[in-house]
Amino acid sequence: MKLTFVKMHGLGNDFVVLDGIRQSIALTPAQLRLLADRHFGVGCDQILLVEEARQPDVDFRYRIFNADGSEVEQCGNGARCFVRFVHEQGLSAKSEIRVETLCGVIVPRLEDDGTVSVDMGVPVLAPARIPFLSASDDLVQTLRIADHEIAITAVGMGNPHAVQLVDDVATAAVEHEGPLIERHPCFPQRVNAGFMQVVDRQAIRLRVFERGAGETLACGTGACAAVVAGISRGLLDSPVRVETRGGMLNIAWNGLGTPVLMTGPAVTVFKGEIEV
Ligand SMILES: N[C@@H](CCC[C@H](N)C(=O)O)C(=O)O
Repeated sequence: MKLTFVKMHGLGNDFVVLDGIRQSIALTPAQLRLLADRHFGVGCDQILLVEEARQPDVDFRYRIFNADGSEVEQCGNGARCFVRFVHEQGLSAKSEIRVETLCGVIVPRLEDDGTVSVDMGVPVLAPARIPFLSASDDLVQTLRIADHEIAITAVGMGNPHAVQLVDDVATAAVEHEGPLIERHPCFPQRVNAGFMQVVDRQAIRLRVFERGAGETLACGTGACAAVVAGISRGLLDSPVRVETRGGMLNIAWNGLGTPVLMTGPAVTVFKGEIEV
């Protein structure tokens, strides 16, 4: 199957974006892995597939696949790239777009300064809904990984996150602990592992070992989850500047029961064709 694609990124979290409206696309996990492969394919952290809406009150459906071929519920950096993609491809001229994802409707908005803001929905802290297998609702919980214990806050942003505090993201054990947290038995759908350094009450540094993709240069839902964890634990005040290895995101959250607002860039890199 020959596919046209656009390569995009949000703070270095990179995507192969496919127009599933003007092309008929049905990809197997093996074809998705080939697209994501940095040696044999295009190379990306996630593949984004834009499709016709299935509900009357939304503009598009947007599907997200990790580099390992698994389909996932949500992607923050991808949501910003999605809205730029539909504009640049002439699929919509609206600046605010309602888009259906696996975990519900989100609303990305192209701002006048070229950034994109996204209402990422209301975060979830109840363990069962993340899902996180735990007998208690405590905000800070202990996980045993290999030979030691870590303290995490589990947050659902449509997708699951486990956020831990570290003294310094530069020396955090991301490569070692990331895969162990990702596949910890307490997270039956696996989990994205966040490592958060608090700089001050409105600034953090963050690295995320993503489920199905490994460490990425930035993770939008990871940034939202870290800010939700930090504010809930009384460590941060909204809005929070999140410094990732790929650049800065701005995250605002007014507390329990309210949606998280994420603002950041979305960049088109190149367009191409590939046979998969
Ligand atoms: N990079 C994304 C998150 C992509 C999905 C994630 N790896 C998962 O499996 O949940 C973001 O910017 O949010």
